[in-house]
Amino acid sequence: MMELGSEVILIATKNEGKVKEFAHAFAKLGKRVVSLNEYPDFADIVEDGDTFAANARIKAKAAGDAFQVPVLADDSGLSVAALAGAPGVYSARYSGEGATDSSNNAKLLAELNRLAQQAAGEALEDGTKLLSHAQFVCALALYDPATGEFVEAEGTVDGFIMDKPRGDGGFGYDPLFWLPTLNRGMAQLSKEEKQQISHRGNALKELLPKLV
Ligand SMILES: O=c1nc[nH]c2c1ncn2[C@H]1C[C@H](O)[C@@H](COP(=O)(O)OP(=O)(O)OP(=O)(O)O)O1
Ligand SMILES: [Mg+2]
Repeated sequence: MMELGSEVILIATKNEGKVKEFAHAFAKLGKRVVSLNEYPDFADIVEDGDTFAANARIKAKAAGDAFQVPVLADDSGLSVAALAGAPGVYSARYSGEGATDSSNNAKLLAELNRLAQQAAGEALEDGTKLLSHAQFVCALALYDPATGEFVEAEGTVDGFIMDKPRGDGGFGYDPLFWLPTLNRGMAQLSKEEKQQISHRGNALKELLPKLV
């Protein structure tokens, strides 16, 4: 058990999409989140772990040791079946140096199209094709520099990659991610709906009961 006494929780991320989702989740617990974007002088953390969990621990420890407060970190990504699990832990830098959400999405479609998966793809009602099964994964690590202790959790959500984007919510690969059980794309969900079913929401559901 780890205590989250403070009303402010530091999240070791520079991703504003994640910040918005954590702000929404923690507001329900009466807590405000602060991210590394509020500390521009804090150097970028090298994410060289082999797993999502390892990278989440690296980010939480780097910020926790520097700021001497408990820190939450999120390492997440997309694992595409037809690409043997890629981009996985490389999701953020999938399209190389200076990668953006849109260059990563373009690369994802190019890779899948290159595999000519669309020939076998199932079509949605408007002709949108489902190119591959995929899974979002989110590893969370909360680190307390006072004790050196980590509390960890992981969540996933299954879906399919569409050949065209749908919706303008969320961030990252959300516009290409189809949820067959909801019959909607991830970017078509509200923040609350995404939290109910997402990899990050599922990881938080596992993490929060471990805290006092
Ligand atoms: O809910 C999501 N919806 C869509 N895409 C997502 C999601 N969750 C992660 N992703 C993608 C974005 C990025 O390409 C990579 C995360 O990489 P990851 O290193 O964990 O985050 P990041 O570099 O954007 O920010 P930071 O390391 O500062 O937390 O997976
Ligand atoms: Mg990152």
